[in-house]
Amino acid sequence: MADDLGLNLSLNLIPDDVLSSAAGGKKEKVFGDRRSRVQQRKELRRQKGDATKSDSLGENRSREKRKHEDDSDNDAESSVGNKAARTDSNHKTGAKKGKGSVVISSLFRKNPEVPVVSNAEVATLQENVFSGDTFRELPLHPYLISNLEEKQGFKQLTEVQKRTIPVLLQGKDALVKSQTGSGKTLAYAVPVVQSLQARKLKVTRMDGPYALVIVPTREVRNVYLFLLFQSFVWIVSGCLMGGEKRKAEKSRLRKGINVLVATPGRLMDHINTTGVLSLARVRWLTSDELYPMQKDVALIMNALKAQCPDPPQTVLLSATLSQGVERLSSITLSNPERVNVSDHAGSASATAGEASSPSAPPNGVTTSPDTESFSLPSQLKQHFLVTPCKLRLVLLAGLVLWKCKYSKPCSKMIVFLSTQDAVEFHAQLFAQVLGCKRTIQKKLSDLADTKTQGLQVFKLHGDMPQKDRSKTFQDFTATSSGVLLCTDVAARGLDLPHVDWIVQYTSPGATVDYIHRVGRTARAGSLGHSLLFLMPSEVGYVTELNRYRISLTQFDQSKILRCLLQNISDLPKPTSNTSGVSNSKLVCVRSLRCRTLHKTEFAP
Ligand SMILES: Nc1ncnc2c1ncn2[C@@H]1O[C@H](COP(=O)(O)OP(=O)(O)OP(=O)(O)O)[C@@H](O)[C@H]1O
Repeated sequence: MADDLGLNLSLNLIPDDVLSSAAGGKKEKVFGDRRSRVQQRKELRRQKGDATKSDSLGENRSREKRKHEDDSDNDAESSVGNKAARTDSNHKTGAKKGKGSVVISSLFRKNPEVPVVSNAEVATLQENVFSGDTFRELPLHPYLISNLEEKQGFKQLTEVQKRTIPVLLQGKDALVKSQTGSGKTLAYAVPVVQSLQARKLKVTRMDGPYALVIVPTREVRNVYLFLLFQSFVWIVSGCLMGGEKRKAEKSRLRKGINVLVATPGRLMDHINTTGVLSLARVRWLTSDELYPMQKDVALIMNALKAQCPDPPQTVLLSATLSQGVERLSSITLSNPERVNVSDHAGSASATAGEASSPSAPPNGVTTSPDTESFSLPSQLKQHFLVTPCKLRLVLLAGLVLWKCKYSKPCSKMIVFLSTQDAVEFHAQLFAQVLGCKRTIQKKLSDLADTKTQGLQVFKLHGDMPQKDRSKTFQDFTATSSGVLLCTDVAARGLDLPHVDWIVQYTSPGATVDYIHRVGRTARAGSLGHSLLFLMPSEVGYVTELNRYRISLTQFDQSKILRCLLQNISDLPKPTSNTSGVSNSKLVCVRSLRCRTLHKTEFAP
């Protein structure tokens, strides 16, 4: 909706060929045409007997009118080939040519005022990622330790691993809260592997599942998790995911899987209908980031209760243990140990953007005692950008080009959009207009050839066939630069390596969603940036985030435009081969070009 509006408003942008002719020697011809048209109109009016009235209006009126017609004509000329532009009521205020041929596109004029957002102090919650201890300090099998240290390169335990692994090795239930990317997966996987390999009666695959790991989305099957489970070859791990072929899954279940990683829906499907899954031996149940699916978890718990003689050891993990998760824990956990890494860490003051709304506290932001506070990685630099609706698409396209194409080295970026349709639209637009067209379908091996030529565009949403989802996941994992456009399907639990930027083009619903989205970067101590797009009417969201001790700084949009100016010769041309892209979609690239070609109030 917002994008459509932006596109409609910008339809009167000036195509390049017209711009160049306007700046060159065709001015006279344009002026000549205008004069003859004015004459024709006068003639017409005279014929209608209107001449007396027209004369009586005096010289001033006609001068004013001529000026008005000048503008209209120039606009009309500017919008050649763009019929919609002529009918747009905005066309009169569209492109103005004044001193020194400075043109300001209507896209950048008549915008609502962007509210001033001043800085405030926020005491952010801080967690240490690494503990300084090594895996050797834990009572683990030497082969497991060497696998972790040598094969996977994990030299130190993270804080959450240091606190959680001993608790789980004692057989207790646990409720674990630790920031995104802090290594929670290993915190539950290591005790499971250690306990399974230590069983007196050696595990065989025909025993069926001993451990159930429930994950929110299909892509959350960390490669390193499976490598870990494969440390001991007789322990068989496998997954059940929506979108996969049931028949193949049934045959794998029949052969036997000891550690089963599954999405809740598909797991329930096998429990209820296929009849090949026995839960009688399940000893461990882990639920990672499953608060949104708490109903499914409760159903799985009931199924387990019905089949298991003893309740399994259960652990719930999340970066955002909110009151909802606490409620879930009360029905699923028995006398759980609480592991909250931020309890042991301090808080740090940070400068945050405070919206100048009447409700905002005048000095700093107060966090009410009831408010849950969340910790985010300290290496994550969080920004927000307040921009009028019609500039959003241009700025997003500019940012993507800047970070993923023109920067050295190029970045890896994830852009969160609100709907599957929005993902499809932007993926098609960016791939065809800004990037190398074949990127989405291209084989990964071929991408290296096109790396310097265009932007790599990937897409991920819940309505894609499983084959395409897996391919996107693999390709985006392997690539060193590019942009992934996605819905919230990629917001929780996904571990995509080396992501530099998280862009939230549509603001998330709840604060926890914000936390999980930005948590796809700055993982395991690495650096990362996030940018939240806000419309002027949405700046209050910054204050809301401050209440949860989340600190953001305002992003200067002129940085994006400065980068585009530097790369003006490389910007795609609207006249280039754009088959398959509708005219309205081309507006994006035209906007970029116009915006950058013509010095405006934002230009450096
Ligand atoms: N001890 C360690 N040393 C170094 N890196 C580690 C260690 N443990 C885990 N990692 C790395 O940290 C990254 C994040 O781990 P993981 O996905 O388990 O985090 P998480 O806390 O579950 O995140 P989220 O809350 O987003 O699900 C992974 O890429 C993993 O390889």
